[in-house]
Amino acid sequence: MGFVQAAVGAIVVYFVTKAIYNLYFHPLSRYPGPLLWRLSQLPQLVVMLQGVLPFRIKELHDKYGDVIRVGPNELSFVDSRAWKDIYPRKDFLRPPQWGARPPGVEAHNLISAPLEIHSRFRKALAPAFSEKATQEYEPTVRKYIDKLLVRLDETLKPDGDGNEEGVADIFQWLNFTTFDIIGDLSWGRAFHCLDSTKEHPFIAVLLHFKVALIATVIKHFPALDALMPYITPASALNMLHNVIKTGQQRIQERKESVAEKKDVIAYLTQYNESCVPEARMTDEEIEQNTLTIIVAGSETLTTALTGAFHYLLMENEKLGILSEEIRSTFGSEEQITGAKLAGLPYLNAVLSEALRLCPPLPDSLRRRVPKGGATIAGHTLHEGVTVATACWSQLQSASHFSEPESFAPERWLHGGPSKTFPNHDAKAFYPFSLGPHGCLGQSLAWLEMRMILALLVWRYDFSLPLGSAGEKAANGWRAQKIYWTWEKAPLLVRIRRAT
Ligand code: HEM
Repeated sequence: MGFVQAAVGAIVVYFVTKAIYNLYFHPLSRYPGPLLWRLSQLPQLVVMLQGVLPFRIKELHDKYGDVIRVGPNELSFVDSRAWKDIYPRKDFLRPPQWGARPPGVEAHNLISAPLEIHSRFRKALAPAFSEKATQEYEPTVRKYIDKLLVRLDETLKPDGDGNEEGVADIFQWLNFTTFDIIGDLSWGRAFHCLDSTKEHPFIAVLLHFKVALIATVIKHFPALDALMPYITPASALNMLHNVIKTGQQRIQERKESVAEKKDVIAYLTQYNESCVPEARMTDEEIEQNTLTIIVAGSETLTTALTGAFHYLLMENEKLGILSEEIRSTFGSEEQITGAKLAGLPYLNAVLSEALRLCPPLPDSLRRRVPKGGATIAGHTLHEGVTVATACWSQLQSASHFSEPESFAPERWLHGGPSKTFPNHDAKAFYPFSLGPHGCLGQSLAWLEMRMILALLVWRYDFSLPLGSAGEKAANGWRAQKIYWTWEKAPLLVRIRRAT
């Protein structure tokens, strides 16, 4: 037998033995799931690259039950007890394949950091994302919403009936606004999308989730991963390094300037000056983490707000209730503040429902069971198993939420189950996750969502443009692909100044 035949034989024996082990002897062998997914991680990764993984995982939960095996060493849960069993524990880290650093970068970011570095980062960043800091950011948030309103006013033209109206892609305008806000708060300077009415070229680079997904897939195969520096196109690396370099420059300029307002850099500088040297964040760590914050704190909000518009436009009556609540609470635009909006029941219900139907992160939140093993939703598991709550499946499950596909802000008004919505499992609703790896920017997210939606609805009457384009756009939320987050289509809206 020649060398090649022997090598092929050895490979075949290896894979057959591994398949038999995975199917019959692996500690997770008793859990149900599709045959190929139990044999290999590949089917899950392929479905992920097709942009339909959360939808497919939901189908699998519907078929196989609440706890299923979606990889040889991975379990997916729709049982809501899994949230409290997994995420409050800081030793449940993201599996390394799911949290990478950009190529060539030494410093960690919050997503890639090992336990101790992650704790140090969270401690340093906590003051910058506290309730108090969020209140201090409100004038900055308002400044960009005011710019948005000016831009939307410019789209209005006389319609012949003595009114003014316009048509705009609200998805794009929301994206400009959220990026400008987070750019200003994190790098001391907006991306000037609202001023230039153009998407800043960096945004496309930062939102290249498909490329990030490919990198994640490659990370599952160590031999391929080792080749990454050689196979990544130089043009892609150059674009990324250009963004990183600009971030460095902006942070440097921001540090050297006299800040007129509080922002993330002001808080980090204050923290670094007050703590022992080992606890500080280095310059490179600040650069990497502000980049993470820019990505995490922009397009997530665009998704939630675009989603809210999708559904409100489809359900005029609910848009009417929201407008009435906002317009009857305030006497003028100037009176609208974050603190007052926090107390508006229907506004908050609309946003919760948007987070349920259009969750900015619909994919599973994977974690690795730490040393010593753990019990998740009553299942005792050994160290090293990947576990995750299947976010989309939970939010779309009729046993957690009655009429799960309906847009029903009313379900949130009772604080629990009601006659119309008997199934309402608040323990399955963590759109920001929880615990030490949960969303850092949750307070800021609520402030921005409330302010942007309320100020838009205060000033304008929105409807779908006449003709099929508008209806098609609003109907199609679920037809969009998911590459970690939704690949959002433009959403054309008809706008009139409210009378
Ligand atoms: C509606 C808007 C938002 C939603 C639904 C959301 C949701 C989430 C979720 C589910 C996670 C956990 C991800 C995981 O476990 O892998 C997360 C993490 C994170 N979010 Fe948000 N987020 C939003 C807005 C924001 C904003 C405005 C910021 C910052 C300005 C932000 C910053 C972060 C950061 C830095 C992390 C990583 C935290 C860590 O690993 O320690 N997010 N977010």
